[in-house]
Amino acid sequence: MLEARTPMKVSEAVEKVLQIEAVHNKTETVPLQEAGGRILAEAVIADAPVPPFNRSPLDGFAVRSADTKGAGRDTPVTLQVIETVGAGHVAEKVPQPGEAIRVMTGTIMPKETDAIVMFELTKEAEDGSAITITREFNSWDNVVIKGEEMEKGTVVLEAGERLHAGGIAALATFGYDQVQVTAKPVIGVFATGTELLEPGDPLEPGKIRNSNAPMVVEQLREAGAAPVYYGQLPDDFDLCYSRVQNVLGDVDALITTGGVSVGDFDFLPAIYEKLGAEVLFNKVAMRPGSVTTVAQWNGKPLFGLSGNPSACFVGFELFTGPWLRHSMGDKKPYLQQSKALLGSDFPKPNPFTRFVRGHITFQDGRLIATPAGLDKSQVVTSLSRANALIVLPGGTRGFQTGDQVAVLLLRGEGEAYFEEPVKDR
Ligand SMILES: Nc1nc2c(c(=O)[nH]1)N[C@H]1C(S)=C(S)[C@@H](COP(=O)(O)OP(=O)(O)OC[C@H]3O[C@@H](n4cnc5c(N)ncnc54)[C@H](O)[C@@H]3O)O[C@H]1N2
Ligand code: MOO
Ligand SMILES: [Mg+2]
Repeated sequence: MLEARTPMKVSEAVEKVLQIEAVHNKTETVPLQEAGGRILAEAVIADAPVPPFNRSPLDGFAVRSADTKGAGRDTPVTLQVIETVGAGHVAEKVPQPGEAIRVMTGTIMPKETDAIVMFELTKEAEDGSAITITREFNSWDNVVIKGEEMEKGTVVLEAGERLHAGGIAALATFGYDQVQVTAKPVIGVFATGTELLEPGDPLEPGKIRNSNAPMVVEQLREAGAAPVYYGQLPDDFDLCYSRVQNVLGDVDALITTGGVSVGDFDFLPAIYEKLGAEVLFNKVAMRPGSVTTVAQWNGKPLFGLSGNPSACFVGFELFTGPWLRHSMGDKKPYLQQSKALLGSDFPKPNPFTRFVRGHITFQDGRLIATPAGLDKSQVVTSLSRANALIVLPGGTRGFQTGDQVAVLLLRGEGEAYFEEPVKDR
């Protein structure tokens, strides 16, 4: 008689997985241009004020504001232009009263000048030797002040933040051509199942193509890990056991897909037992992925994801992804959550919490979450357009269009150009 498995609540299961401490905790230094997507292992500190000097935000003339006092339409002030300076150069001359320097956007303010007059507000002599100005300027008008954006010593980004293009720009600004990031955990992947063909193989009776391994490898990449795909294994206990045992020393965690349920050829439970791994849970109160099993061996998590593609995907997103990000020191290991309105009926009753592969759109300022297709554990194609998991509580009879639901966001692209804001007052 089969031993009954006790389902664990999803939240409890996630908590248990995150208690497995990172086994490596390594950091590495990478060139700035390879740091995108990585997690900072050090805080980024401003090594200088930004901007590092007072500068012009316009193409114009650097003037002594006192010279413009009394300037008006009927009382124009004339200034002699004594030099032209482009960004990157420092003026050689120092304007005396009645003198100005022609500067381009980004140029360091010449000595003794304290205001910029844009070209469009001046009238130039034919030969460029003088300008007239017909309004007054105050001290520091149109000047970008040294340190106005950030003072030296300010923490720009903290350890644990993921680097995106904007963070790369900040690193470059503060002279980080190399950056300390947390190492990518090395995660081994096996797909199990005698029925599996590789994607390039023609179909044969009783066989299907292995979609889980390429999917999981991509999920690992997207989460920032270093996947190592070890290939597919037939449902053969001795072979599976020895292959799994062989690679455990080389990885920070191992993912297997398939073979975790109660079938005659589902060998993962027996493999965990023979390895002496501690099983944290082997049944979760969720659909799909109720059979998701996580064990721990020498401090390394062994993720026994379901063979059913949708269950495999969801198991990864709920357990493996957060553990990975957490173990890389990411301060935000979980999927972004929101509330949305259901875009179509979902009549299926739910014994367990259900994670429906869905598609998120914005309509009239509201987030609409629509199931992406056939919602069965065996289904693979509905994953291809899913950008969210719609979370439906268990113990319910089904849901209707317009019901408010929780969603976990998988990605953030939109399908329409943003709406130009309309002035309403
Ligand atoms: N008597 C019971 N049977 C089943 C139960 C149960 O509680 N009692 N649970 C069902 C649920 S729920 C799920 S989910 C599956 C989980 O099965 P396994 O994780 O053991 O996975 P397999 O049996 O190896 O395969 C299941 C299914 O997925 C296909 N598969 C496997 N690997 C891949 C792959 N790499 N790419 C694409 N598809 C794959 C496989 O051919 C099977 O069709 O168990 C239920 N049974
Ligand atoms: O674990 Mo199964 O995916 O619940 O369908
Ligand atoms: Mg099975």
